[in-house]
Amino acid sequence: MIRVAVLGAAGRMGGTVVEAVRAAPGLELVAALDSGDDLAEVRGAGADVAVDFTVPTVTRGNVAAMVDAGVHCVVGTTGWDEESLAQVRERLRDRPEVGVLVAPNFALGAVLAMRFAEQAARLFESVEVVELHHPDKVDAPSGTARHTAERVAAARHAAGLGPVPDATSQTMDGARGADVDGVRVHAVRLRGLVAHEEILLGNPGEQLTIRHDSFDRASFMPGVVHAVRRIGTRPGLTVGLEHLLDLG
Ligand SMILES: NC(=O)C1=CN([C@@H]2O[C@H](COP(=O)(O)OP(=O)(O)OC[C@H]3O[C@@H](n4cnc5c(N)ncnc54)[C@H](O)[C@@H]3O)[C@@H](O)[C@H]2O)C=CC1
Ligand SMILES: O=C(O)C1=N[C@H](C(=O)O)C[C@H](O)C1
Repeated sequence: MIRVAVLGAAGRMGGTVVEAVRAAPGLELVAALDSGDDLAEVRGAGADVAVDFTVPTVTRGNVAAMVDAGVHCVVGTTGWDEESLAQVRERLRDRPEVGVLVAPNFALGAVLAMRFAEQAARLFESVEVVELHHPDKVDAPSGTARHTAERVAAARHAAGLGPVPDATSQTMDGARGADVDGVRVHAVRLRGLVAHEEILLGNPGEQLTIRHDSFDRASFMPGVVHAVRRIGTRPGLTVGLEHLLDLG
């Protein structure tokens, strides 16, 4: 039995994870924490794995505390960058047995969409990313869109491609969206949406659109449960659910 603690348990995702863990064979929910709760309860409850769906401003501290306590982490909260990931790697040096997964998106289709975009990127002159979410989301661009743009940019660089063509001068700040490693990322916030992403790739006479839709937070749960089951056998820091999916 894998004993699971959920951090952010009163939130949209945390509450969904609590129900998913309760329903998952071989998993036992031993702690459900939210703002103001003592992280020591995680270790006190004997948790093997902590699942963090909190907020960008606290997730780093949560992961640090879990690593120090020898608790594996499955982290969905966004706001991670190379510096904060490097801090986790450094902290894990004293806890080499602990596994930490930071995944911008646990929806299997989203993971595939990012992989497809990375594969297609070197074959197109232009690429831009549009992410679309519910208006209660606290951050923009989404972690998924940022991760997608970073991987697309890396693939373009590896293929020797130069900057995407763009002769536009912005007459208003933000008109061309955020610039993530030379890839433009646009964020839409709309009541009625959950989580959606489009990657637009363009060449003369054609456009390829790769789109993923999460219509319900249930879409993230198979990936979260899979990661909880696997993280105990994957010490160190892993970034991206794809590394636990044997995609080849
Ligand atoms: N990786 C993925 O597949 C997904 C990631 N996310 C990300 O997960 C995060 C949470 O998203 P939502 O659940 O929609 O947000 P939310 O705002 O509904 O939930 C966040 C919860 O964290 C709690 N919290 C704040 N500080 C805390 C602390 N110090 N300790 C414990 N709990 C604390 C809040 O009280 C709240 O209940 C966001 O960063 C979002 O971008 C969301 C969906 C999927
Ligand atoms: O806040 C959300 O809802 C989501 N956040 C994650 C992100 O920022 O990429 C994952 C998904 O898009 C839903």
